[in-house]
This record gives sequence, structure tokens and C-alpha cells, in this order.
Amino acid sequence: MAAKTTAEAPIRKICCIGAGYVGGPTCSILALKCPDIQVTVVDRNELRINQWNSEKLPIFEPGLEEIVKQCRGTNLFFSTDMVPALKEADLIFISVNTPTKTFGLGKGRAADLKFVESCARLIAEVCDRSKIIVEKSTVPVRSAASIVNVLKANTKPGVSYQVLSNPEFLAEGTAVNDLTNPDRVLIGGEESDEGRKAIDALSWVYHHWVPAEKIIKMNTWSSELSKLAANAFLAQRISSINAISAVCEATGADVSEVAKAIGLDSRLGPKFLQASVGWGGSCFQKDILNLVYISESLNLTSVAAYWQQVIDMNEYQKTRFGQRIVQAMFNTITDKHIAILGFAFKKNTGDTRESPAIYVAKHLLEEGACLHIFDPKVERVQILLDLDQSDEKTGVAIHEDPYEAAKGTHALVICTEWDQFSTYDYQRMYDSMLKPAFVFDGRKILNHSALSEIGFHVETIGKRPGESFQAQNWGGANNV
Ligand SMILES: NC(=O)c1ccc[n+]([C@@H]2O[C@H](COP(=O)([O-])OP(=O)(O)OC[C@H]3O[C@@H](n4cnc5c(N)ncnc54)[C@H](O)[C@@H]3O)[C@@H](O)[C@H]2O)c1
Ligand SMILES: O=c1ccn([C@@H]2O[C@H](COP(=O)(O)OP(=O)(O)O[C@H]3O[C@H](CO)[C@@H](O)[C@H](O)[C@H]3O)[C@@H](O)[C@H]2O)c(=O)[nH]1
Repeated sequence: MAAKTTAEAPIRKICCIGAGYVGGPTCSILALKCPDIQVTVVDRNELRINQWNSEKLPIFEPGLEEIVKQCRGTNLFFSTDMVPALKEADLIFISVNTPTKTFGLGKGRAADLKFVESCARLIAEVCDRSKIIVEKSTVPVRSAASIVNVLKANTKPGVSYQVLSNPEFLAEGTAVNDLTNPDRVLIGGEESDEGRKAIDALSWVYHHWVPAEKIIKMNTWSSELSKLAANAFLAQRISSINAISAVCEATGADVSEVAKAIGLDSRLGPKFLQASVGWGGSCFQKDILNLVYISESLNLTSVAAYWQQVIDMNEYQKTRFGQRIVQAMFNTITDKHIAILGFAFKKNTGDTRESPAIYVAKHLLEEGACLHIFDPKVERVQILLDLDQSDEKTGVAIHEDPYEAAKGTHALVICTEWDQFSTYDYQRMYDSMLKPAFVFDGRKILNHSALSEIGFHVETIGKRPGESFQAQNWGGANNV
């Protein structure tokens, strides 16, 4: 890729505030692809920084460890010492979390920008030369204006800032590939000479590895809104196929066949049509709630209601799945032992934020079940935290081996689409389980006919349960 020589380089040092799921992987790829740039990732969380500097990184992301090991100490640094890194940087990424507000105005919907604002205040307070500030966190449309205001009001004399919007589109579990081969890079900035210069400088950084035609320059508000809109569209697709899955279960259609048929339309395409127990993750819910809140604030009530429905459908799907487990197991799971396979919100990550597994597990616990949980990557302490449990004595046992988790249980519940789940020896599990032994496949990843042949009663999303169970479990709904 045609990057300029070091002598002409507009950017020599980058600082990124926030060493999380975005800051860490993004800066690792930046450092890998731009050996001429020094990248320092700072965070106020000392434990996180220590982990980035250790053998065991704070997040699991396929392929990331090798890259960090290659660059760390050369042109990639992780530090809690924020002030010198900010002062030295030509360009600063703000990659801090922007969670949903939990109190006050906009509670439960609006994005909380307190971390972004505190970054802007710190930058203005400590920096004594002009810099480019890049909003990488996902923020409400027009947030850059707030950052500009905070910077302007606190800036040292003779110092000026250009604020750019450069949202991140990586998905967890595929972050290395998404960052290495992005579908597009959006850069929004001010429509002025200074604004265009800043946009060009950030484009220059990306141009080290991203083809020019994939770097899209636009106005700041379009860039900010595009990020929220992209997540809303993605989640909407899953909610749409999940809505269809309910119709399939009530009619005898099979959602996999319907999804295939829909996806073959070249105008629609096959991706993001996998019906599931529901979508999770730290972004979709928070970003759609944010979009709903913005729409309401703009008096666009129909628009707000439209996007709210995407979330409501997801809640419905998670509830439906939980209820279906109880109904299928003769309407009671009190004191029954149930194995949950998968706790992360998707495969190839140890992240459990908004994982549907949490919802399903809590539902089963409320119904009196004893849970045996296995996930290849989620830490024991995280599972207990998510289930509000202080230890493993209260109906929750966490296992390091899937066969141990299954032993002595009445049912297996698949909550995450880990590839290895489809390779397990289910005959071995069946032999160690109580009978009748059930499988509830919330991800549609197992070979259901093979499981039925073993003797399992199999239930999955978007497909009617086996004939022998229909009358008892589905009543009138089957008579469509
Ligand atoms: N997780 C994803 O896959 C993903 C993808 C695209 C965009 N995003 C967006 O990127 C942003 C970051 O997400 P994340 O998942 O990396 O969050 P995260 O919680 O994993 O990491 C954020 C980090 O910022 C640090 N931080 C917060 N305030 C700070 C401050 N004032 N000074 C120093 N450090 C501070 C926190 O300690 C934390 O380590 C969010 O806006 C999110 O919506 C996330
Ligand atoms: O067909 C599908 C696809 C996904 N999912 C689920 O949807 C959730 C989200 O998956 P995915 O989008 O792959 O992961 P995220 O890491 O949450 O990434 C989303 O959120 C990020 C944060 O904003 C964006 O950067 C990404 O572009 C966007 O895909 C997970 O629970 C998946 O299991 C389904 O149920 N069916």
C-alpha cells in the first residue's frame, strides 16, 4: 500500500484511550500494519493494562495474541501513564465504553458519554500542541460537537483540535480479519481546510493497508449515524428471521429452509439469517436503544417504535426459548439438572455481555433447575458474576469438561454456536444422562437426526418438535 515515507509522515505517534475489545485489537493491527507509527494504548484500568503486557491477554480473539507478541515493545505499548502518551501523540483515538445510561435523563436508553467527555477534558487539560482527536467509540449522532465544545472551552492558548468520527465495525471473534480486511473505513470530519487535512492524515494511516476505495470520507454526522444504523440493520435481520422462526414452529415450516430460500435472493444475500435463541453482545441492544432515544428526542415517535420492535422481538425470542424448555420437560424443571453448553454471546469470544445464555440460565434457575455450565472460553468467575451467584453452591456448577457438565443431567441446552459443539460424542453424553434425555439447540448447529437416532428428544429454533411430543407440548398451536 502506498504510504508516504517517514520524513513526510503526518502522523508519527498515536495514542488510544481505552484498552478494551476495540482499543486493544484495533491498535494491534495498526501497529502491525504501520511500523513507522508508534502506538500507545492507555487505560485507567491497571489490571487490564497489566494483562495486555502479560502472556495472557485480557480478551480472547483468534489470531490476536501472535500479533500483540510481535509488536509489543517495538511500536506497540500498553500503559496506565496517560499524560505523557497524550502529550506526545499526533492523533488520539477515543475508544472508551459508551454504555446505556442507568440513571437520570434517558435512563435505560440514552448512551452515557461520561467516559468520552472525561477523555476530552483530560486531553484539553494536558496537551500543549494541536492534535487530531478521533471518535472511535460508538456515540449518538452529533457527539463530535459536544467533544469540540468541551475541548474548546478548556484548551490551552495556541492549541487547536480537529475532531473526526471513525466508527469501528469489527465483530468479536473475527476482529483480526475484520480489521485487516475491513468492508469499509468511514472517516467523518469538518468541511473546512483544517477538517479535510485531518481527514487526509487519518486516511494516510489506514492507507498503509486498506485500499483507497474502501476509505469513505463523509460529513461527521453521517459517519456517526452510519454506525448506529449499521448495527440496527444487522440486528433487524436477525430479529426478522427469529420472528419467522416462531411462525415455522407453529406451522411446520423449517426456518433453515426458509432462510436459505430468502438468502438466495441476490438482493437480500445469505448473511445474518441464522435464527437463534436471540442476539446478544455489548453493541446491538445499546446502539438500538440509543437510536430509539435519539428518534424520540427528535419527536420521530414512529421511527422510535419501529426500531424498538427489533429489541422487543429479541426479548420475545429469548423468552420463547426459555419457556419452550420448561414446557417440553413436562412443564416442570424444579430440581432437574440441565447442562448449558456455551455461555459467551457468540463463538470465538469469552465475552458474555448481553449473552442470551444469561437470560436462559436465569429463567431456568427461577424455575428451580440446577445448572451445569460449560463454555470453552468464559471464565468461571464471569459466569458466577453474570448469574448474581457468589459461589457454586446455589444451583450452579461450572465445568471445564463438556462431558462432566452433561453427566447426570436431564437436558442439554446449546446457547452458543461454538464449532466444537458439533464434534462432541453425543452418544457418550446420552449414556451418562437421565432419560428421557433432551437436547434444546438454541443455535441450530447440531445434527438433529443423528441425535434423534441416539435417542434424544430434540427441540430446536424454527422447527416443530418431534411428532411424538407435539400433542403434549404444542396443543392447539399445531392445528394450524
Ligand atoms: N466490542 C465491540 O465489538 C465493539 C465494536 C465496535 C464498536 N464498539 C464500541 O467501541 C467502544 C468501546 O467498546 P469496548 O467493547 O472496547 O469497551 P470496553 O469496555 O471493552 O473497553 C473500554 C475501556 O475504556 C476504559 N476507559 C473508560 N474510560 C476511560 C478513561 N476516562 N480513561 C482511560 N480509560 C478509560 C475502560 O477502563 C475500558 O478498559 C464502545 O463505544 C462500543 O460501542 C465496540
Ligand atoms: O445470523 C446471525 C448472526 C448473528 N447472531 C447473533 O448476533 C449477535 C451479534 O453477533 P455479531 O454481530 O457477529 O457480533 P458483534 O461482536 O456483536 O458485532 C456487532 O456489533 C459490533 C459492535 O458495534 C459491530 O462493530 C459489528 O459490525 C456487529 O456485527 C451474537 O449473539 C450472534 O450469535 C445470530 O443470532 N444470527
